[in-house]
Amino acid sequence: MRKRLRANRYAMRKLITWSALEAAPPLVSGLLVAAAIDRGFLAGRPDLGLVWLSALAAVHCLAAVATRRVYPWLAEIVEPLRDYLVTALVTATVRRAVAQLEPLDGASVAQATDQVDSVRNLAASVLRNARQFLTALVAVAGLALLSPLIAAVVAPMVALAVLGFLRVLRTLVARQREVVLTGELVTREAEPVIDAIRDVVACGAQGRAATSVAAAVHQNARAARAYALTRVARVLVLAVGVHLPLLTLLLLSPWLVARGSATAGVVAGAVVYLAHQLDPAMRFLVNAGSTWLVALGVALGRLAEVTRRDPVHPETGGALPVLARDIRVEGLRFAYSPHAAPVVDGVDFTIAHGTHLAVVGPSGVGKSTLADLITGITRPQGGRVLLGGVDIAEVADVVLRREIALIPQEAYVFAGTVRDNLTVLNPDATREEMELAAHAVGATALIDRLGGWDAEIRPGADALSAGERQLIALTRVWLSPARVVVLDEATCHLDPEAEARAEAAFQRRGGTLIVLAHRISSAMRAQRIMVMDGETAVVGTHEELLETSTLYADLVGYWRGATVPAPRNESSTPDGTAAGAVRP
Ligand SMILES: Nc1ncnc2c1ncn2[C@@H]1O[C@H](COP(=O)(O)OP(=O)(O)OP(=O)(O)O)[C@@H](O)[C@H]1O
Repeated sequence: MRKRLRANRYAMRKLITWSALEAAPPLVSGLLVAAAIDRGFLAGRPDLGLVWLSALAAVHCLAAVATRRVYPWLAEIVEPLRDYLVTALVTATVRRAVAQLEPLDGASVAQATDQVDSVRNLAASVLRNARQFLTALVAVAGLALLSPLIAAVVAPMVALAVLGFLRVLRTLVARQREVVLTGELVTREAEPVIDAIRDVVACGAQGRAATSVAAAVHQNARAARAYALTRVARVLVLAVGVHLPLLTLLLLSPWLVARGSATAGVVAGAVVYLAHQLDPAMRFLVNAGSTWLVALGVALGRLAEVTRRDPVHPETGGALPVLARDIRVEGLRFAYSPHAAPVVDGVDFTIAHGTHLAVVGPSGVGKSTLADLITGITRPQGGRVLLGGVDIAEVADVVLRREIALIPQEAYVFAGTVRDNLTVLNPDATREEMELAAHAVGATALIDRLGGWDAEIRPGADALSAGERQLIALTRVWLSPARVVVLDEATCHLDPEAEARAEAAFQRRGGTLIVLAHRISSAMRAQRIMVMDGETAVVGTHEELLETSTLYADLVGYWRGATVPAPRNESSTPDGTAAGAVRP
């Protein structure tokens, strides 16, 4: 802002000049009143008294002319400032969206441009009333010209009040900032809950959602209370800077007049300076000034933060690469508690974009945990997961959810129509796309049985079987824009034939497919297989792993005990096994 004001130096100079002229009456008002009383009315020359008062009126007229000239220059300064801030804000937001680090959020941009308008109005108010600062100084200077003795008594009190005000101002800024930040926190916590209210109710997570929003609301309330308490300190500033000097003057005036240190006119002039000049100036400073200055400081600070954030990612030079979204896992480490043994400890591997990978390993070895880490649902305590070269910890959640979809073992559906359930990850999906998705994963018969796209799904576990819920979830994700799909035993309630059809559908769909396999047929359909043994993760083809991994050979032996494996990529061949987790 300072740079913008400096760029408009000519308008600033004009504004200062006219504001200074506007502030002229305070300097002479007390002197003119004192002269009118002492040299006019009390000296038996009322005509002269009226001349002095006419001079005072003329000075005020001059100030009025100056006031009229102030406004055009004010507009000359604040309107370009507003344009500059809006441009900077929208540019930064669009660049971040183009870089895909954040979604293009129209509501946030609108909210931020509202803030810009507040900044424009606040800046105009502060600049417009900056003369009040001058008025306070000029009133004390005028008082010094009128009576150095009274000025010497009053000035320390005013100085003390101003210093106290500046001290309070700093605390006010900090506390107001806290109010703004906690207000934003409330929006951040409440927005996703409101957006996903149907899911929240479906999962019975109302209590948890309410707790997280309530915590933010309480934080905001605490910050607002602290801010209000600090504002009370302003009363003290006014008492010391305005009321105490006036009271002191009134108490001292009989003594000053009696010993000849001041005349009645001088006392009246001093009252004019204190009551009519200093009082409104200090009130402005302390009341409006503190509110405007604090709000301006905080709003500008926030806008600077919003526009300063660098939208260019250092590793990608801008956007996430659109095609090469390899997943790279580096030194990943995760434990469920600080004292528990890590479930994933220093794992490294790369999954090339477009790979169909099966993950196998004994039950409890950490397959689901790894899936949660890869999808960013769980944050690691060490190492990182890169998607297309970008650490997913740096990618906005909403972008990550669009890029990566995970279907857990216990798929969920929510109360609403079939269409609502299928299009939640792709609200723009057409009827044809839904039909394609349902046909691909084998959900057409289920949807027909339910009554079509507009059929209502009742809430409650009895509405659909676990396998049917999985079919709905599979169709939903097939229809989504996600380029990485993770199936965490997401087909375990389907019969082998249906499972094969669903997996084949995801293979044909393109992108990266990671299947946490619970049947050998699942593993054998994949291009690559990762075997987790609790310490390492070995990746290879079925044939390679049979030769190099004892654990994999054991697992295959266990599976083969009850199954005839399906040949790779022949998705329609059933394997005849019962559903269940991988067991050693
Ligand atoms: N929320 C949790 N809190 C504490 N420990 C957990 C939690 N979730 C999983 N674990 C533990 O972490 C380990 C790995 O669990 P995980 O579910 O990732 O294994 P898995 O290989 O997917 O098992 P399965 O094949 O049986 O699903 C297990 O010992 C499990 O008990």
